[in-house]
Amino acid sequence: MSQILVFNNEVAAAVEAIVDEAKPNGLFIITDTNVRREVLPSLAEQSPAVARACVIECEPGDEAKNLRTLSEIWSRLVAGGCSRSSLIINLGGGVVTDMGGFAAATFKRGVKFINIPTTLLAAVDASVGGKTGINFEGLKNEIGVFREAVAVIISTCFFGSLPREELLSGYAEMLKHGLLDSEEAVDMLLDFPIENCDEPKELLQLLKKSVAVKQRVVEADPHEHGLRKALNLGHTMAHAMEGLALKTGSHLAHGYAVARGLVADLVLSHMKHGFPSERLHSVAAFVKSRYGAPEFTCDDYDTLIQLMRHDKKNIDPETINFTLLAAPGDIRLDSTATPQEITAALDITRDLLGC
Ligand SMILES: NC(=O)c1ccc[n+]([C@@H]2O[C@H](COP(=O)([O-])OP(=O)(O)OC[C@H]3O[C@@H](n4cnc5c(N)ncnc54)[C@H](O)[C@@H]3O)[C@@H](O)[C@H]2O)c1
Ligand SMILES: O=C(O)C(=O)C[C@@H](O)[C@H](O)[C@H](O)COP(=O)(O)O
Ligand SMILES: [Zn+2]
Repeated sequence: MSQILVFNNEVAAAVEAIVDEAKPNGLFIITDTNVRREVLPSLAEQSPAVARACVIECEPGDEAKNLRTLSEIWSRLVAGGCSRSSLIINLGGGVVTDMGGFAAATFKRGVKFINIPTTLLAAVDASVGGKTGINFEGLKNEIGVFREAVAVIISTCFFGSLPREELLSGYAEMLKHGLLDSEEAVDMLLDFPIENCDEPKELLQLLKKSVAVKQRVVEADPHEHGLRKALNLGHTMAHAMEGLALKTGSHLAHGYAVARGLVADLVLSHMKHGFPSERLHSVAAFVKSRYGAPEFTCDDYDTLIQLMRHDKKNIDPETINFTLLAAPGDIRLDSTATPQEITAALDITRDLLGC
């Protein structure tokens, strides 16, 4: 199914147009507590469709992206009489678009859904490309399906209430897209004043460019048989760090894990594919100044490596798969590293990020 991708700050008008066209039998909004408070009231004021929708509210954060919350969403859909002719709107960050997309894809074997991302991370990454799912047994996105939203409305108008940490979290995925694209893209991103950007149009343009990098890859390989593994740059390491945080009950925003995972992957890229040292250092300096040092120590390496053995790119748990780079834009899929190499890369990463 082809997806409607709208880049527009007139979100209410876009929702009305989509709902008018779809004429759903029942409209549901899946969201979280923070988004319900910060975003929903003004959207409902401007959109009669949103105002009359049945709202399903979840706890916020990755810690809630689990089977229990999913089951609660399914129960609310049953109670609200959701049918295959209904439409679900996922209004929120990546947790809502991942879990709401999975709830929609599995409820009665599939209800159409649209994504309205309210974080930078969801706008630039999670809301597009069709990966949906939940965490399971401390493993990131362990259960899920590929299912595209019928429409995604990408806007910068929700970012005003977004905490700085969440803005930076999304920026890490933009940096990932830049690294997959070119030297010029990385230079531009390292210079962009993301924390003080008062030009929504300029930011929307940057989002468009970033999403285009993802869209090109997803169109070529929607179900990650090959090229799509590129979008997992930094994520073998990042998901292990997030798994560790889930184990210890500490909060770690996905993008913070990705930022540090990118540095660790660039270290491995340098070791294994000659990724330029100056570029590694410029990215590491940026990550250190914005995201700070990672929380793990050398005592956590065994746990991290054990978590990496569950990475979805692996063919077997003995061989840990990474997406690496020989240079920005020069992608090396299916690179592997031994536990010794990973340990060395983690040591260097901690040095670079100032542990
Ligand atoms: N499917 C994919 O391709 C994909 C890509 C990247 C990340 N992800 C997943 O996305 C999740 C991370 O997404 P995220 O960073 O958006 O986190 P999130 O959904 O947890 O949102 C971050 C926080 O911001 C709050 N929030 C959201 N919008 C707000 C707004 N406009 N104003 C104020 N607060 C707001 C949320 O309530 C939450 O507390 C992770 O689970 C990650 O695995 C999926
Ligand atoms: O869209 C993709 O493909 C990605 O890998 C994007 C990632 O940023 C995202 O975090 C994704 O959820 C990771 O997927 P997973 O399959 O490694 O769990
Ligand atoms: Zn990610």
